[in-house]
Amino acid sequence: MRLTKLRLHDYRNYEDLQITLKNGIHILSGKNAQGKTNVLEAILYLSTTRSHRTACDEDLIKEGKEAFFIKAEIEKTNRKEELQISVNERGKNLFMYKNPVSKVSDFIGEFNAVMFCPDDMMLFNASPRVRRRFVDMELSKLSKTYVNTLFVAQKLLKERNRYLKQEHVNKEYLDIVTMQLIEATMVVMKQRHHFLKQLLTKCAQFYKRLSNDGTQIEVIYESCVPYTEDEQLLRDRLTEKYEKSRERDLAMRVTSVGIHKEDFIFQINGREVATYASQGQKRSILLALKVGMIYMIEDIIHDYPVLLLDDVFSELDMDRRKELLHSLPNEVQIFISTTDIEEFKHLDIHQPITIWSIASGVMKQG
Ligand SMILES: Nc1ncnc2c1ncn2[C@@H]1O[C@H](COP(=O)(O)OP(=O)(O)OP(=O)(O)O)[C@@H](O)[C@H]1O
Repeated sequence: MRLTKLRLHDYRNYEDLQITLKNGIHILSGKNAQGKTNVLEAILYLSTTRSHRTACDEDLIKEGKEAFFIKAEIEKTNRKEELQISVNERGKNLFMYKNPVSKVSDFIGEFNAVMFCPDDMMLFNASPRVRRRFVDMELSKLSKTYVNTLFVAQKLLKERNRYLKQEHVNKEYLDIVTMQLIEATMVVMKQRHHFLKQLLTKCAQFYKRLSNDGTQIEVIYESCVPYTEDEQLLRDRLTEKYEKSRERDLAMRVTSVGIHKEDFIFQINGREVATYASQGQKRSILLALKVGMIYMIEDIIHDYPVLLLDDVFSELDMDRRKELLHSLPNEVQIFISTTDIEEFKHLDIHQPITIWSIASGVMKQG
């Protein structure tokens, strides 16, 4: 799929940007703090309905304004689509072909983008919450069931926690909420398990091209109970786990077990990436994970997502830059932000290139 038109109205430092986009590679060049990331953020926002930089949508509204909208025309293998997201102080509204979309899960996946940005480098060393967010964001692009079930599980978890804080806890009601939470947890665990397995296979294929030294990348899924394909056994394990933690949860007035506590530990040759890998290796693993995501999306929806490279291209050495651009099929539309247009010389790029210059929230071709 590719983005053919983009409009940003009162979004960040853009008043009313309206651009038409070809396929191939788009280089967004400009000095610091001019609005390059803002454009990439807006494109990703269309894919995930969330910013990768802030949890607060109001931060995205242009200073002094009360609302913003992002409008886009998408071209897919067999059709064109129009998407819009509008945000004001009352909340967010999603539109597809000008019709309102009430469920986020109906909107996510209509347009897919994969981003690689400097903050991704924190993935390995940051808290488990960051890795869960990575898995949740990426997996949401692939599975509406995941989006819906995760939403249900998070609601049930909130409900359980709210209930645990009450003065008199009705244990029967607590058991009912726990049972429902276990059912949602099972679906989330299954999806997380399969996603990580497939992503790692794709990631390893690309990593081999980057470093042909036999390095093995693995990810350990630290789930709340050992994962099994046997549904009844998984249910039994979770039931036992929740029963064991019940007294502690009642005393602490919070749920101590569940998908909100899980972690995903990345390893390189059996050692933790966080403490063992060099910065260059971490960058290569991340790049391979992102490329892996591109191929996973293509496997599932038979269309490539858009790739967004924010401030990371310059961090890759020449071999990795070439490997990345030469290994991706021409159908993949790529947006790259840079402060130095020179770094694209000598790359021998096969895809058509469009160069944009960005200054103070104005984006112009050439
Ligand atoms: N809500 C907002 N309203 C107006 N301007 C904003 C808003 N949010 C951010 N900005 C401005 O956007 C600019 C930052 O843009 P952006 O992050 O896209 O920079 P960039 O060109 O990617 O820079 P760098 O090369 O340093 O990463 C800053 O000047 C910032 O003040």
